[in-house]
Amino acid sequence: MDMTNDEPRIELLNSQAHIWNHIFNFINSMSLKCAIQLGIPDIIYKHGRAMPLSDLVAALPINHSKAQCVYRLMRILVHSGFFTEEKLSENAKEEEDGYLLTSASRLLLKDEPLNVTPFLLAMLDPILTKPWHHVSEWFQNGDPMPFDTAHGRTLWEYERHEPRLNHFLHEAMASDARLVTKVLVKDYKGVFEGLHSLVDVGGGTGIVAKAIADAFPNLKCTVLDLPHVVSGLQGTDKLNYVGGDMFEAIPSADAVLLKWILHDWSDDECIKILKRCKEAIGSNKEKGGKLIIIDMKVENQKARAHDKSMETQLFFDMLMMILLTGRERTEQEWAKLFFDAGFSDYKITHILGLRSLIEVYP
Ligand SMILES: C[S@@+](CC[C@H](N)C(=O)[O-])C[C@H]1O[C@@H](n2cnc3c(N)ncnc32)[C@H](O)[C@@H]1O
Ligand SMILES: O=c1cc(-c2ccc(O)c(O)c2)oc2c(O)c(O)ccc12
Repeated sequence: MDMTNDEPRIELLNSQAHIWNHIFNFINSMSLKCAIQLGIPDIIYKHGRAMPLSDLVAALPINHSKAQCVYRLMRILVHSGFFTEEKLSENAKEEEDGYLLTSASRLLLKDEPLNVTPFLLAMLDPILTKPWHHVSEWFQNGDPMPFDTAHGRTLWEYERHEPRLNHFLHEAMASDARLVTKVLVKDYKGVFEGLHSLVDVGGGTGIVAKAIADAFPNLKCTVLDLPHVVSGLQGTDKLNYVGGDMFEAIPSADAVLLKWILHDWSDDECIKILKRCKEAIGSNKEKGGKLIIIDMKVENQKARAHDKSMETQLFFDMLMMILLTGRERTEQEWAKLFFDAGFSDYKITHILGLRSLIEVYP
């Protein structure tokens, strides 16, 4: 056989497969969304052992004419690692398999304290996926972000008039806050040791601040967020809520926490926020004053071109460009922001998988 003639054909077909996979990437997301909306992970979990297809079909809230289609939905989700199949009995004659959860689908269970389902449902809501159809148009017009091109107003304006968007974004952030807090308070206590006061800027309804306040009896926490976010929230002697604008002023404290804030904003906006943070901390380095940032640090692209976590970081970077004015930053980009805002030093710790803990000193 003439190998030299085979190569162009194989390359052609591989290229076509590569393109098809990229065309249909969204089918992975949407199949998973469907499974969650139907409650499939919870149904399998409640079953308590490998669940045969027939039992799953019977337990699902679906129209009976669709029963034949469940197998196909499950097949792609087994392929993408959300379920596994196991023989129902030791008896070799019995062919039937049952479905089991995987560690990824366990994070999608309703009763799982670290449930990430709210983040999935928010990111795959049509309000947030529509802007992706307008990216090339946005590149050619003067709109600040594709979200505006799609909806005629910014995400912030849309949120003010659409309680449903406000609600699901809030739920998405809260679910992430619970997951990160668990790691932070359990394994990285040292970050907060010696501090007497902390303000969580853009801290939402205070999930992170509450957990920190509970873990450190001598630490008083303040949550600063927009007035409509914190209005009506009841503080305690260790936790108080302040409605305000981080671009204007931040309450004074030993430490300022910025979790998933700076990646929402452009460099110019970040420098404004960082300057307000520095004012809040004061310049007394000896007091242990610092800024604590939880966000991604993107690695040098060439070194990690085929790395899965690199891909996830690039997804987030695009998301920030499409919905907001933000971006994901490399260490060099972070350092420039810190020094431009007048900070003197920083330390990056990798603690949260794709995200880092960055301590910045006045
Ligand atoms: C991506 S969420 C992050 C929430 C939280 N830090 C977390 O990680 O779970 C951004 C937060 O910033 C708040 N925010 C936006 N603009 C703000 C401003 N100008 N001043 C204070 N907070 C603001 C939003 O209301 C929202 O709660
Ligand atoms: O959809 C998102 C929306 C926001 C967001 C919404 C309202 C605000 O006032 C704000 O400041 C940020 O932030 C996100 C984020 O930070 C993520 O990591 C992922 C997704 C989102």
